Amino acid sequence: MAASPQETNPVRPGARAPVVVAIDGPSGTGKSSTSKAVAAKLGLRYLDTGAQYRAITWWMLTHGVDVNDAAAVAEAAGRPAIVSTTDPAAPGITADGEDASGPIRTQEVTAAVSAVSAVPAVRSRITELQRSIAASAPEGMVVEGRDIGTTVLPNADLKIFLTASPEARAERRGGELKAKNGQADLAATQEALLKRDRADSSRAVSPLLKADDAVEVDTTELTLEQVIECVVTLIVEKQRA
Ligand SMILES: Nc1ncnc2c1ncn2[C@@H]1O[C@H](COP(=O)(O)OP(=O)(O)OP(=O)(O)O)[C@@H](O)[C@H]1O
Ligand SMILES: Nc1ccn([C@H]2C[C@H](O)[C@@H](COP(=O)(O)O)O2)c(=O)n1
Repeated sequence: MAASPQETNPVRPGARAPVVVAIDGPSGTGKSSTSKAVAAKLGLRYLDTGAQYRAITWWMLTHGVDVNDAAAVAEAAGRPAIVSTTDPAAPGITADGEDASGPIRTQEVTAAVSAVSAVPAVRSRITELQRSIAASAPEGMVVEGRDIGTTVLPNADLKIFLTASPEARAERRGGELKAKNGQADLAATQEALLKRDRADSSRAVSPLLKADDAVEVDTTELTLEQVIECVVTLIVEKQRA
């Protein structure tokens, strides 16, 4: 008799089969929140690839590298050690041993990260790192970013592309800013999101793009819980197939 999907994980007998899931999409569509929750529910590891690009950007900003000078960024791309933790309950990142989890979320890093991540030497270094991390997770992993399904893990078991209207995304980010600063300018937030999307979609090397074989999920009218449930269902269906 064939083993059931719950009995096919060689690392953890009784657990589901290992699965690699790529979740891509524009800013504010819910990639991180969804990926973390889905990984935690299914016992998978979680990799936030945006955090890696943010960490290398933060390192450059704090080490005097001119982030608008592509040659200087390329020259420095191999210098910092970037280490990610992949526990969905406690994701974290260091750059040269320094905890970067807080500093990578500043406005300064957000404004610079698209320029740094467009530099081919940065992309090849971080892509290699991402592939080695994904290969080191025998229980499976949810990897989220912009080019995971198209470039980093083209053989992922399941590819999901999250979308949402610009208004919904600005509303979500605005909620975060309000909680943090007590106020938020929704029009400015939306413009900043769209500016970053334009830069990420128009770079020459592995731009933000839906893979041909990705399942698109429009989250505009869905709660976060509904999106998580939808992705969990897609993964479980894939494991059963
Ligand atoms: N379906 C949803 N409904 C309402 N709020 C949501 C939904 N999905 C995510 N959020 C909220 O929107 C905000 C942005 O979500 P998240 O950081 O997961 O997006 P992201 O796609 O990873 O963004 P970025 O690419 O900019 O890092 C968070 O505050 C999150 O709680
Ligand atoms: N796979 C990836 C992930 C991220 N980036 C770049 C482009 C984003 O604007 C930036 C920050 O990502 P976020 O934390 O907002 O998800 O990092 C990329 O080029 N490729």
